[in-house]
Amino acid sequence: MVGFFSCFRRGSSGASNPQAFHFSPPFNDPFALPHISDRLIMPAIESNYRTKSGGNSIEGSASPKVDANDMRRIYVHDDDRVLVKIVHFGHPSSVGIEYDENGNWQFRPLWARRAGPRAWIYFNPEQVKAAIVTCGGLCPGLNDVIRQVVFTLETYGVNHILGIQYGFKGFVDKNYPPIKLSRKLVKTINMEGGSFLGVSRGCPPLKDIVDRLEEWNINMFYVIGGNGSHAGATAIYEQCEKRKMKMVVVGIPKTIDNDIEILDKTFGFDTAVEEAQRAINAAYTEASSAYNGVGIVKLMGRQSGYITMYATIASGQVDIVLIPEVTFTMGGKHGVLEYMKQKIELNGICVVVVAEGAGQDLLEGVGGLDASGNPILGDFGKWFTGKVKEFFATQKIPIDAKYIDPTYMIRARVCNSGDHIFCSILGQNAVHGAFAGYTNITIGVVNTHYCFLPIPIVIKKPRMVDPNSVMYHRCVTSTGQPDFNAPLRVPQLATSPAGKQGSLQPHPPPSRGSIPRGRL
Ligand SMILES: Nc1ncnc2c1ncn2[C@@H]1O[C@H](COP(=O)(O)OP(=O)(O)O)[C@@H](O)[C@H]1O
Ligand SMILES: O=P(O)(O)OC[C@H]1O[C@](O)(COP(=O)(O)O)[C@@H](O)[C@@H]1O
Ligand SMILES: [Mg+2]
Repeated sequence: MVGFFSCFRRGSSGASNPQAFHFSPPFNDPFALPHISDRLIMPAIESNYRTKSGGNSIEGSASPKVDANDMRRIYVHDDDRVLVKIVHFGHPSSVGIEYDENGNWQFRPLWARRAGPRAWIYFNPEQVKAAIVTCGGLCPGLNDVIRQVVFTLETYGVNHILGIQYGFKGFVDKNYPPIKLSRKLVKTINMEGGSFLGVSRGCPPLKDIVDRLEEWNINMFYVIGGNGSHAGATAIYEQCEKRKMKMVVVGIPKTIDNDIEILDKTFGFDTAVEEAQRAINAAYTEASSAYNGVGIVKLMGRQSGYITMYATIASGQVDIVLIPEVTFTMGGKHGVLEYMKQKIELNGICVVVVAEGAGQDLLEGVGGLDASGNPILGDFGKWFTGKVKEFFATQKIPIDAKYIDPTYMIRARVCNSGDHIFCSILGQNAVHGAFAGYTNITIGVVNTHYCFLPIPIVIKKPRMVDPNSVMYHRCVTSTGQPDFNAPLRVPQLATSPAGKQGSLQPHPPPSRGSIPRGRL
């Protein structure tokens, strides 16, 4: 704990004043955030962000002044930090522990900046012109985020808010001009799935987007999207910096695949898992009522098998799960098909869940890229179903196979209550981050705390399921499936120099003395 407190120093005004403690940023802080005042002279002004506890009860009326002592209950100090890695010690022989090339696990504290409203802001709300865009594929909760961004902007006193239609295309398509957004207009959009603004893939020239932002005098730009949209947001930020535009860019990560690094989870994921689990249970019901029933469900996950893994555990009725991160063989004694045969012979039923990106090495991909630059995958679900039917036919075992692809039903759903709340918090914090003057940032939950994070760090690479992780082990424990005779695609942990602490030796049995008495 000494190390923890040594990160803080006391200011000159004494220990009794909480404002007197300041965070000393670690050297080379990887989570440092660009700020609009880094390059422009932008004086901070006292925030007018108030909740209604101060007595303002009429929508649209001016916010009342609150007692300065109340401020601590509303604002988050800019020095607040959230610890990114919270396991205090991890033995290198433990599952899922990352360690250095010498096999040593080192505690390197990494801090992310805590999100929330600041007492000092860098934009006069009356001069704010905000724009919001949603890009990429659909995800439950998009409307909730749009709605809360609008609500929060209005709470600050902003009344110039534009909704860009159909993703980045809306900057150039004259048939779809921006929509003026207000609390009144978006009040009920959380009751519906999809995006009120529309989405698209593909991108007009960056210069055209930045030209429009400049022409429309936008100074806060909110991008709700996944890895691609965030890459776009960063590119736009860089162009705006070059033009010395007084504009902040704030992302809100939308990826149903939950494939963004560092974040605990992205919005819509829980809803997707819940709905995906329903599809699996339907496949189980069909298969269990059929003679030699085989249920096959394909779920989303271009590169990451998170939805598939979590929905499999949630359902509990899955015999085989196949995800992009783990290779497998179909044929042969230890292959998937032989295992399915055993299941059918033994139980008369087999339920298989596959992620969209699984087994791409086994089939001829369609090849090429979509409008956004994402690889176009071969349809593994259909290919797999065909192979299963073919195999059982050659074995002369009659089966009744049902194939379910619930992708678009899941994506179009209204989100569940947990995601409604999650989206509200993300939307509100996006606006707080923008008013605080941060730019090229995104909002996410890290170890249960909401944080402002630099976009380039979170989109460096997509997060994938680690086959060596505790969660994947839980998943295959739940299905009971064997290793289908294939090497893991994600490299195994390197063996450290023999004898060093951290070598991958099996855990020694705990000595009796180390087991706390009274707990056995
Ligand atoms: N590297 C990039 N630079 C600029 N824009 C990008 C980049 N990658 C994707 N985009 C744009 O971001 C938008 C959304 O990307 P896409 O991959 O479809 O969805 P998502 O944001 O959900 O990953 C598209 O308009 C796409 O053209
Ligand atoms: O059919 P579409 O619109 O191309 O979307 C398919 C993709 O959308 C997703 O559900 C989510 O993708 P994005 O987060 O990139 O929008 C992927 O799992 C899937 O590959
Ligand atoms: Mg993408």
